[in-house]
Amino acid sequence: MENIQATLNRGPAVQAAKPIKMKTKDVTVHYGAKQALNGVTLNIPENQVTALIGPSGCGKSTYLRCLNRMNDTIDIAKVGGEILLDGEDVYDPDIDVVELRARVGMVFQKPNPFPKSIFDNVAYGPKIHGLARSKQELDEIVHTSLRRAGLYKEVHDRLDEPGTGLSGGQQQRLCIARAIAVSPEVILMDEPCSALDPIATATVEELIDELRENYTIVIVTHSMQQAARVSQLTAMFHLGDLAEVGPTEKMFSNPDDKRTQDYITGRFG
Ligand SMILES: Nc1ncnc2c1ncn2[C@@H]1O[C@H](COP(=O)(O)OP(=O)(O)OP(=O)(O)O)[C@@H](O)[C@H]1O
Repeated sequence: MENIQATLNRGPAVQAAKPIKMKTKDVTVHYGAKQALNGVTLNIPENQVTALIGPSGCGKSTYLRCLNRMNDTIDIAKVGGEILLDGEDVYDPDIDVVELRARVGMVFQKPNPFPKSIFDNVAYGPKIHGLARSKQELDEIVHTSLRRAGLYKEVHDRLDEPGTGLSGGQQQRLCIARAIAVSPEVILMDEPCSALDPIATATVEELIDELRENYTIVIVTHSMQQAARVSQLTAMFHLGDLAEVGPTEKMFSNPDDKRTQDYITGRFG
């Protein structure tokens, strides 16, 4: 096994090699009078998987939802600070939020296919965004998205059947195909495997690893093993603060912050 010093030496170089896709600075979120994020500054590197970890209620999902303005859908949520996507202010009042959410897509905890066919689940986004000029182009987008989501082989002969008839793991890959179909740049995943069995989880984790070649991924996970397996960068949240961020191998072998140390050794959370 690689010794810790070698990992430490390698970590920052790996990070420095990747450009920053999203910059977030002093991000705060209030739900009414309650402050859920206290000023989080974190850079999300391109074509990497960034894992957000930390005990329940520490603000991981709240932070994730800031990245594509999903918090806009919560009336009492108020977001402050700066969030940039390729240097562009995500919270600029002139930004088209529907377009933003196509660029920064989201996969939720529970697979949530539409009550439509497998084909229509994936075709829906490209249709509303006008991404296909013909039926042939639409077919191509749907097939490519299903292939990239590692689902095509299993469903190619039953695209007309309901998406809700698939297994949980297949449904989650269908939701990933649906997110991919609108050509996102960033994919946010909020505990995408928590409703899946270990075999389906392993399949989705392998998929996440493949997807980073083309997409920037941010994943919230409660599983340390999952964070260690799929991510290159890990951000540890605690009580609304970013406790520590660093290369995943370092975070799990030699964290600087006592809160990270306590969390990964199971002392709280
Ligand atoms: N819609 C909401 N309205 C009011 N408070 C909320 C809302 N969503 C989250 N909160 C509060 O904000 C804080 C952070 O919650 P958040 O869901 O972001 O944490 P988390 O780290 O993702 O937790 P978990 O791991 O349990 O999912 C918590 O105290 C939570 O109760």
